Amino acid sequence: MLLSPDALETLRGRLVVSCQAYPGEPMRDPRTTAQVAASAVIGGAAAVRVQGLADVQHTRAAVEVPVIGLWKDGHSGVFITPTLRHALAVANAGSHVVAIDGTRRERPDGLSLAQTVAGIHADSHALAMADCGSFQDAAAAVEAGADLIGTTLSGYSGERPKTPGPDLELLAEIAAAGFGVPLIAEGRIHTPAQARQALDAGAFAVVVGTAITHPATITGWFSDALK
Ligand SMILES: CC(=O)N[C@H](C=O)[C@@H](O)[C@H](O)[C@H](O)COP(=O)(O)O
Repeated sequence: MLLSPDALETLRGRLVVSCQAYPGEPMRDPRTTAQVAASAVIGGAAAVRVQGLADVQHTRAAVEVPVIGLWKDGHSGVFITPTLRHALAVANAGSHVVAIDGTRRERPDGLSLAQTVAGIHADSHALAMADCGSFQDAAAAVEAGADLIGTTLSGYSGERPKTPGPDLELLAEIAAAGFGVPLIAEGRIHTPAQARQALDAGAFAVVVGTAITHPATITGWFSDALK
């Protein structure tokens, strides 16, 4: 195992930075992703999250911290590392943790979440992070054997409203259930104060993406404020 469950302790109470550029964007280059990730580590990121096989490979070579990898295939439905094939490719690219769709929706390969997690554990050295969209997803993901659960898909899977900021209500609800699996706050955390609130709501660690690593969006926030 590249990262033992005990080594996950290094992430407790810490910031994880998601470094992603989207298809067609100027920064959509694995070398750029790796440079952004290395910059985030200088700023205090305890781990990084990157999308795409080449991005995982380049980032692994550029940082010493754990890499959470994923492979987005498509834009709707189950698109975050949707199948076991995608997951094993992400693991083999060097990810310490593979982030997969952790919802209760049907997966394109027909496997259950439990079968997908078991497949990751059987055929790779990676841990599995389930990107969930609701409390029910989180409970099912724990049951399925996920090593970490995230609120990544809250507001995107149809079960929860898309709150302007983080879904603190969902975080608190999952934290209160005491599932015994690290709970990662992810999604629409746009300020340091919100990151703090996410930890206070019971998150084990906090993932911030857009607000740190997506200049086009950040620029839009400032530009809009001047209109
Ligand atoms: C829903 C979805 O596709 N989420 C993706 C998952 O990897 C990314 O696009 C997000 O940037 C990431 O989750 C971090 O969230 P935020 O960028 O809001 O801090």
